[in-house]
Amino acid sequence: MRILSRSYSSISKPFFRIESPKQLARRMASLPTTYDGSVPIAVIGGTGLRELPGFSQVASLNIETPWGTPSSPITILHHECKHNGKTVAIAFLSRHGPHHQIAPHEVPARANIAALRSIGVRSIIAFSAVGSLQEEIKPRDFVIPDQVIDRTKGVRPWTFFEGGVVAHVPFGDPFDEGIAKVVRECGHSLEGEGVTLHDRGTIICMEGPQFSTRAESKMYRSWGGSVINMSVLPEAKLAREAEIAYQMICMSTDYDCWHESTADVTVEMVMGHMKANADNARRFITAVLDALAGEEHSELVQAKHLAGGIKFGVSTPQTSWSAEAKKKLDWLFPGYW
Ligand SMILES: CSC[C@H]1O[C@H](OP(=O)(O)O)[C@H](O)[C@@H]1O
Ligand SMILES: Nc1ncnc2[nH]cnc12
Repeated sequence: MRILSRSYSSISKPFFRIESPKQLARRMASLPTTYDGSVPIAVIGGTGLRELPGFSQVASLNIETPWGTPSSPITILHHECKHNGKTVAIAFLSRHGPHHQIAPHEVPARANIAALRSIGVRSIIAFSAVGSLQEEIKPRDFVIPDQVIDRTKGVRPWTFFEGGVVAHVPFGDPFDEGIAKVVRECGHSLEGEGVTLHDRGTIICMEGPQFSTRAESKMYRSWGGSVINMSVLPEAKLAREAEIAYQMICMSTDYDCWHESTADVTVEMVMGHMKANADNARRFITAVLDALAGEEHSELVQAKHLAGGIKFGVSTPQTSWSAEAKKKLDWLFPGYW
């Protein structure tokens, strides 16, 4: 499959520029803007993970979607799988932009998920720096969440299905258990080498960008929350609508503000732990990519278990779809309708 940088509207919008124009031009010019091949796996990097070090960058794709421009160009990385020597292509997208210039409530999650799907991505490993709501989840521990509590405030666009087409997808299990199983096995294989892993947990997604009050933090603990961030939603919901298998890997960076004997969370604290644990995060992600690249996981990575499911979630008869909604959904699901 030949992936070209894609445009939705005929008016070409300027590409996101926060790097100095010179730096950006140098970096962009050095990478092709097209990629020949299939890219089923993506990593979304969050706070402290704006690039994936140790992988060779082979392309940088500028994709425009009906829902706007993604947070960053999609970098295509080549990774030689440790188990079979096969080279696999991975897509990488930086959630907060190349310079962490996009606040949690401004992340263009629909554009991010749509752009990834459009280049063939069917599995996403999303990385997040989180506050811990439980004593036993210490700073720098990893958590593979299996549940979410939504504390966003309805200011983030959270569905692809609106403006004339209604759909409802199941979200009882917000993460992909198949991918989670592989991720947990990889995490455990690194235990004793600096990685401590908690197999499950409930993640509270708050609106931010301000951190929680102490009363809120204690309330989230009373609800059974394990960790807290500002970014798992609507990312996970949109991935589900787009038939993409999605799992978040959380790295704890603080005890939020409920803990009586540690200081309240600050950005400095979050960044300090992210930096100090960067090598473990990189080794963890590398192990997961190695495992997912194996032949035995090819159906899982292609999310065959989700393919076509959205057709059963749509409530609006096709004859009643608005032309604009159909155009957008045709872009996201070519050939479905
Ligand atoms: C800088 S602390 C708050 C910030 O960190 C987390 O980011 P991400 O999930 O993208 O790693 C959290 O969700 C907030 O956006
Ligand atoms: N305490 C916290 N609250 C929300 N998001 C976070 N990301 C890292 N620490 C956090």
